[in-house]
Amino acid sequence: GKIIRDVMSRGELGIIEKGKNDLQTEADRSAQRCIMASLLNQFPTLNIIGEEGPPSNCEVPSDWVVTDADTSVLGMECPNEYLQVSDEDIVVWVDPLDGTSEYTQGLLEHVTVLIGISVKGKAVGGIIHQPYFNYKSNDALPGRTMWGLVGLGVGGFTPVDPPKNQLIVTTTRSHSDGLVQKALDALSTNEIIKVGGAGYKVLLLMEGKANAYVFASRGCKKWDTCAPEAILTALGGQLTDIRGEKYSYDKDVTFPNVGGVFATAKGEDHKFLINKIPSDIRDVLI
Ligand SMILES: Nc1ncnc2c1ncn2[C@@H]1O[C@H](COP(=O)(O)O)[C@@H](OP(=O)(O)O)[C@H]1O
Ligand SMILES: [Mg+2]
Ligand SMILES: [Mg+2]
Ligand SMILES: [Mg+2]
Repeated sequence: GKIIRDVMSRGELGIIEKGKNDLQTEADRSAQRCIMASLLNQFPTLNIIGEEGPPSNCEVPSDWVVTDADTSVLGMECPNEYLQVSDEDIVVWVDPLDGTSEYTQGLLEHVTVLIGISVKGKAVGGIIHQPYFNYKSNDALPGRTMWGLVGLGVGGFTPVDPPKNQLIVTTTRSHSDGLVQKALDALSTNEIIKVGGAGYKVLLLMEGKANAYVFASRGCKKWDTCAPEAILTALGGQLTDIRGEKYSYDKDVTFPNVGGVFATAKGEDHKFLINKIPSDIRDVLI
């Protein structure tokens, strides 16, 4: 988070266009090198897949290598289902900066860092760091880190139930198209909140701001959804494609979430909401 704030305050973003409407900045590159180097330093054989490519250059300044750990989390009891997990069963999905488009436009609250952990293809552990949380207030350090482990719970924030008797849906603000809009129209929403980043949208679901996150597009990748899915699931919500099928996060999967993203907050009827999406929309995203 500090690396991301430092790149912004230096003002040289070093923007590279990876594809249509798909930017990478020095903050994306540096944050990924920091995370990869730190994880590989402690776990040299770990399977890690990062948005900005394989860990080719892990030469990083020594103060970028994180070696400390959150002792309050480590002090908790590991759920039984993870006691026998072997290294080969684990894949870590890294999105060093989610919401790059919003970052370059100064919508800094939308930016998150996502580290997702899958075990045998299931998204079970997630960390969402929000580097600019509270950055406008003078009396607090900016940034917060939230985590979730399915079977254990969540931490780093106070969950709030979603709005009652309304349908507030969050979706993309920078990657919309006709199909994305058609799916939203089919839901007859009370309100649509357009914000950047898969991480930030799932935070809206967990902090009582929205009931569902709907994105009828192939644009999101496994690193966008692994960490958010895990935290949301640990809290009792769900994240699937727009047909209700779960994604696999094992190391051989293809990166794009070709079936779109459909996530609901704790207590929502996921299947009921999915069934409002007409089959002609669902059939495009296969
Ligand atoms: N059409 C598209 N092309 C490239 N990336 C897309 C995309 N649609 C969504 N994404 C990626 O999915 C994430 C969430 O998108 P959105 O903010 O539009 O909801 C972003 O991650 P990154 O910012 O990490 O690249 C974004 O780049
Ligand atoms: Mg990107
Ligand atoms: Mg992303
Ligand atoms: Mg990213």
